[in-house]
Order: sequence, then structure tokens, then C-alpha cells
Amino acid sequence: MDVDTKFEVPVIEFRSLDLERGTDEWHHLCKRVREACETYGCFEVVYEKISTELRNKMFGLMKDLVELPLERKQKNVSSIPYHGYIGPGSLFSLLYEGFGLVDASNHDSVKNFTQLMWPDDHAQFCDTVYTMATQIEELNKLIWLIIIDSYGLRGKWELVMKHWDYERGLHAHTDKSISTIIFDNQVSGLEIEVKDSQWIKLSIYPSSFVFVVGDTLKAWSNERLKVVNHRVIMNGYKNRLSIATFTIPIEGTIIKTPKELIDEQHPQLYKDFDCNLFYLFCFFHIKKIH
Ligand SMILES: O=C(O)CCC(=O)C(=O)O
Ligand SMILES: [Fe+2]
Repeated sequence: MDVDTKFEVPVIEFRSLDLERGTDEWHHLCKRVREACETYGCFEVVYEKISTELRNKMFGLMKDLVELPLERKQKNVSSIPYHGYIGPGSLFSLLYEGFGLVDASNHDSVKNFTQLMWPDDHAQFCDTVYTMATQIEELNKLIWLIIIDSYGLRGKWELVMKHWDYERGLHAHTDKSISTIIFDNQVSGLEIEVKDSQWIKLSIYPSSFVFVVGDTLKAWSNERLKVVNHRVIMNGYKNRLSIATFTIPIEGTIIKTPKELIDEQHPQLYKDFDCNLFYLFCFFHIKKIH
């Protein structure tokens, strides 16, 4: 499979002067984000508001997490498949190791996770993960608002971010979430599929994040927004650390395509569906891939 290096994922800078809702700059930004999501299903966001210091601190602490004894890491369990600790070889690849942290923008939930991993406490881990999660949540909500405004759907869609995970080293897939924001420690590996079997590797700027449209958002938009197949391919000796924050709505949320997105050229493609039932179905039907 080739990697087409000429193809480039849109890079969109979120400058503070563009972020005032209703201005010409805002509308221009809405247009670019919508085009990127409709064409590629993802884009790179340059967003200086989340500082490089915070990112570096976060990846330093992730190393502490990865280096914990296995018995400790295995304490991170979840009743939902693949939402707790995933050891190397237990999922898709020998290189993959993942930690699920549900509800990371809730301080108590991060504290519980921290105490499980470091019974003697690790306040710096807890505070840094919580700060990062709340800032990512803000960025994610901003992107949703931009998408909503880009379709003229002002005030139509409120979703509460509930869930974030971080994982590493993966087979080709689309995300089930509404959307995902990914960032890494500058060791590249994330690839997206641009045409059948043509993959390109993303090199993300140090202050960028990749916003990826998930299956739920694609369904909500009546397939106006695209999802992109992506994977992680590792070569070389450096460890890649990445954080993927998945957003899913609160329990009981029904995904319903707004009537404004349905017309003769775009007949309704999805029945209304309960998001959590959809996720449960997907997670209980993941096949182990080697
Ligand atoms: O590690 C990455 O860069 C991508 C992670 C990812 O795609 C996922 O966890 O769904
Ligand atoms: Fe993914």
C-alpha cells in the first residue's frame, strides 16, 4: 500500500480574531471547516490556546503511566469492552497499549483513575489530565459550533461531552464517536486513507490537533460530513504517545438528522437512533485482528 506524500490534509489555524461568532472571519472559518469535513472527514487544527508546556507535561506523565507495573495497569477495568487497560498483544497489535479514562473532564473521575494507578497519589498527573481534558472539551465544542453554524443550524444541537480515552498503535478503522481530537508527542504514525488503499502519513505541527469526524456525526449530518479511515503504523525505535479524546453524548441521546439537512438531493439516510445502544453494539462486536 502506497503512502501518497503529495496529498495534504487541510491545516486550519484557529486565530482568536476569527473566533468571534457572527463576524466575517467566523463565517470564513465555518466554510473552511465544513469543506474539510465534507471532503476529508478530518483536518488539522492549529490551536495555540492549549500550550506546548501543557502538552509536554502530559506526554511526560503518560510515560510514567506506561512504565507502571502491569498488575497496577490491569486495575483499570471497565464493563464495556476496550474501555479499560488494553495490554500489548491483547487487541490489534503487539505494539499497542491503551488506557481508557471515561469522563476525563470530570475531576472526580480523573482522581479515581489516578488513585487506582498511584495509591500514594500523583496530584500532578490528576491536575494535568483534568486541565488538558477540559481544554480539549472546549476546543471540541468550538468545532461543533462551527459545524452547526456552517449549516445555518444555530442553536440546534447541544451535546454534552462525556468520554475520553487514550490509545496507541492501531489497525484501519473509523471512529464510532461523534468526533475525536487526536494529538501526539511528535512521533508520527497516524495515517489516513485518501483513496482505496492509498494512505498518507500525517505530520502534525507541535501545536496542532487533528479533528476527526466520527460515524455518529456522519449519520447526524445525513452523510454530508465524511468519515475517514485511519490507522497507526509504527516503524523506527521511538515510542509514539498519542491522546485520542472521543466524544460521546450523554446516555439516552437520540441522534436525529435535522430536517434542514434533508431534501430531494439528500434524502434521509438514517433512522433516529439511540447513540449508546449503537456504541454497545459496536464494542461488543469488535473482532480481534492480528
Ligand atoms: O494514536 C493515534 O494517533 C490514533 C488513535 C485512534 O485513531 C483511535 O484511538 O481511534
Ligand atoms: Fe481512531
